[in-house]
Amino acid sequence: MSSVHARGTAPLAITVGEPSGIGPDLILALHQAGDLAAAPCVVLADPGMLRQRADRLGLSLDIREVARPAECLSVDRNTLTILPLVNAHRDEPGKLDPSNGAGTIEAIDRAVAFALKGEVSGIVTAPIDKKALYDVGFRHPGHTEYLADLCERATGKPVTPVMLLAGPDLSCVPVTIHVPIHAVPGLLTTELIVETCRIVDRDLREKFAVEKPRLALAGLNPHAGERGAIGMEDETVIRPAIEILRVEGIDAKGPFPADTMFNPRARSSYDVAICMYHDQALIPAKTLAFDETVNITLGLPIIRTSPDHGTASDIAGRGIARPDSFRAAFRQALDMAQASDRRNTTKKASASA
Ligand SMILES: NC(=O)C1=CN([C@@H]2O[C@H](COP(=O)(O)OP(=O)(O)OC[C@H]3O[C@@H](n4cnc5c(N)ncnc54)[C@H](O)[C@@H]3O)[C@@H](O)[C@H]2O)C=CC1
Ligand SMILES: NCC(=O)COP(=O)(O)O
Repeated sequence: MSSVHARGTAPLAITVGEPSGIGPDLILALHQAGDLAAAPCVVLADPGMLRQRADRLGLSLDIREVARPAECLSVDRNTLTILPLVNAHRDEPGKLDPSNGAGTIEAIDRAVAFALKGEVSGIVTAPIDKKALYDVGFRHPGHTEYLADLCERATGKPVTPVMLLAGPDLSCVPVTIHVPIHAVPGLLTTELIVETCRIVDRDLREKFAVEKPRLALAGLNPHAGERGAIGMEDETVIRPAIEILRVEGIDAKGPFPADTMFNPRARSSYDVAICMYHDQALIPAKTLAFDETVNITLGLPIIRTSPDHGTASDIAGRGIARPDSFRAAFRQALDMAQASDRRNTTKKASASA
């Protein structure tokens, strides 16, 4: 095998995330294990911070700094390619520091700009600490919504981001995402459910080659409202959405009582569970496969994946964070990038035929 990567698919970008969390540990773990040698990739991070974290973890580290992602194609595949941030990061595991915020956001901004220009084929994001960023003026609930905003501003086209948690035995989508539970009923509209399901249906067909995606929609209330006796949203908001989707030819069913739709028999009847709020989706996803589930943002003009877990700052810098979900996120982004390349090649071939 050549020591450098073959030219072909553009490199993947990896953003460092919250530096006091396990993001740096996971990047180093994947590098050490040889996972990052599988494909060209560039890490947007402060190289000084990563060196200090490697020292702390007792890892030896061979780094090459580059100014553009494409330069990683001439770097030995066993060397970690870093695109240095302008804003420095401190290496203080477990300790939030407001001065780190600018670098964390810079990594995301630059990765998205590279992706929109085609300089990287996709983005794998290490987790951010949302509250730490809110405290330094970040106005977006999380990555998902911020990435949509960046893409919308750059392209001038509206973007509805959809969070898909994809695991080996369950894929699910929360329709409302990072909002307080008391706000969910007010935010849950027939239009939002329909738009979310249209994006899931389209992206599953186009990006994951699922011929006719089967969507199962959860109810909002206990027992899906017990025919209106325990809450009305299931009948007045969710059922009308299902009717619209079915008229459009989308295989949408429900609303199902959420307490019984995640058992193995029920799961075999659908491809994606459409859930009404964050924990309705993420509790079953993380309970069934915390180490394998990947967070994929659908509806964006770029590829973005992330592990299912957060910053885990309680274990940062100790060498005990499990890299499995981050590894799965990296492989997922690579699969998606390669599939996208194949689709583009086929399109070009049929256009010139
Ligand atoms: N994609 C992203 O940027 C995400 C960011 N977060 C953020 O992370 C922060 C912390 O969130 P929490 O709810 O505490 O969830 P968390 O996932 O960071 O931690 C929950 C528990 O799981 C453990 N854990 C998490 N990942 C692990 C791993 N790879 N190996 C071993 N143990 C692991 C932690 O040590 C902790 O005990 C919050 O600020 C949240 O907003 C949470 C989820 C995703
Ligand atoms: N709990 C999932 C999560 O917080 C992921 O958020 P995002 O930062 O990827 O939008």
